[in-house]
Amino acid sequence: MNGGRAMTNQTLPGGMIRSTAVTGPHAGYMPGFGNDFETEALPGALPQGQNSPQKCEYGLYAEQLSGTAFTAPRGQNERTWCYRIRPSVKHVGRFTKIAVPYWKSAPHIDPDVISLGQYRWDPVPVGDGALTWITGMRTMTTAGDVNTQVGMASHVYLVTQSMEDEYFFSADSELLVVPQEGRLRFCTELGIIDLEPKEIAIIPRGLVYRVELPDGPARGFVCENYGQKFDLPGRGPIGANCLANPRDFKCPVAAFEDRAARSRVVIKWCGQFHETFIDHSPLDVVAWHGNYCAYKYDLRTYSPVGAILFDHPDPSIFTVLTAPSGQEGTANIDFVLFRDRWMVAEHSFRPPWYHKNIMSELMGNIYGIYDAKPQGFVPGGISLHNMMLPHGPDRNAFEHGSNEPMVPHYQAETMQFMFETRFPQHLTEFAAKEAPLQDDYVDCWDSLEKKFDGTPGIKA
Ligand SMILES: O=C(O)Cc1cc(O)ccc1O
Ligand SMILES: [Fe+2]
Repeated sequence: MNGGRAMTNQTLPGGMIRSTAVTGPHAGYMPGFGNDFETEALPGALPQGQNSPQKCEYGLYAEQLSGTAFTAPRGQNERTWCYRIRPSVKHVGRFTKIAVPYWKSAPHIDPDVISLGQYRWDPVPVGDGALTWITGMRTMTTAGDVNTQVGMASHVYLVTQSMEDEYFFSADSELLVVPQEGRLRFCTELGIIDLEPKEIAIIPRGLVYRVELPDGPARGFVCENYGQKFDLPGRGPIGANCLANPRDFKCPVAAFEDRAARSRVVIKWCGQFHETFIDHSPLDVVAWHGNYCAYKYDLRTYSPVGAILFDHPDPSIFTVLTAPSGQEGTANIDFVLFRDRWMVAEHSFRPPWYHKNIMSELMGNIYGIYDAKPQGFVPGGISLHNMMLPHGPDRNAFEHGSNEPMVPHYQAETMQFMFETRFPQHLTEFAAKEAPLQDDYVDCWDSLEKKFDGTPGIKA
């Protein structure tokens, strides 16, 4: 298949070929965030000292994948050089529009749906129908506009089937993938990412991949970012360490397929889906170098910084990744993590406070109990507190937070996240009518009583 050269390489379960040099505790990945990586699956496949040799080793084609404008400032400029069996023009043909009815893009405002409100859903069941990464994507909310490259969509994915001789890329968006149940394998042009709950992956705009299920069905959440790429937040006075540390981000080493098979490539472009057929696998990048790549991150390596004396800081202190919007300090999307941690604040109400926020907050529960909502927000569940809509602890959480002893408490076995965007989020018809919406969610604040009686003093 590879002129005998693959003999020195590993052939992986999905059929991809990787260098045997890939060993050790983090086999298959290179550490760092936004590094200028280089990797080759065959020795000498990567040109040294230049990007476009007159002829590439092994008869490979050189091709650049640009994730930012050519002229983006140096600190933001991202591109990767790929050395591949065929150029990408051979991985597409004529396009035919197809229907992927549950995957929606902004602007998508359904006149029959009210998005104004506080909403919560039980986990969307995976079911036993045949669903792939493409057909199993269920859009919950959309925000902004995919055509002007602002905003986002939130989805739940339900996957029961591996993609076989089928590939996908989104020209519209970068995908942030948050597994909640089951493992996923992303076989991408740049290598393989194995992903499980408590990890996240970022799949950049334009990268071709196939999603496989290594064991059983899988469910999780996706934030589809139409805007500027996710980046690490500035730490300000926190300094050079903590929160998400760059070395804990892992980017895959090169792996490729040289496989002849009738294959379907599905492309998401300006909110619409198209298919094209080719006669080989497009995952044929033998070597690459650059800083535009897919990566994963283990949420258990996130080092939270918080209140060590009193009060409850803004949740931005827990930002893992932020996608800027162009307006300073106002994210297109913040990805925020509420993980297990010590609660030590003295003479303070420790759970989240009551609040109204110009940003809109979509939360998902990966596992465990969320302190503001001890009941009802279950693992796999979702809540939405839209732009300027009041929310906060339910009655039980309020009473607990108001009366708990002010001793150090370890909030154990818990992990939730938030996709927080500057744009209002609009519910899809699926979210409003098909998904298991909790009609009684807003009642969770009903029993909060009036304690004020006009007389001074602390009330029970
Ligand atoms: O609404 C929520 O539960 C998310 C949240 C958590 C927090 O600690 C402070 C503010 C906030 O919006
Ligand atoms: Fe909130």
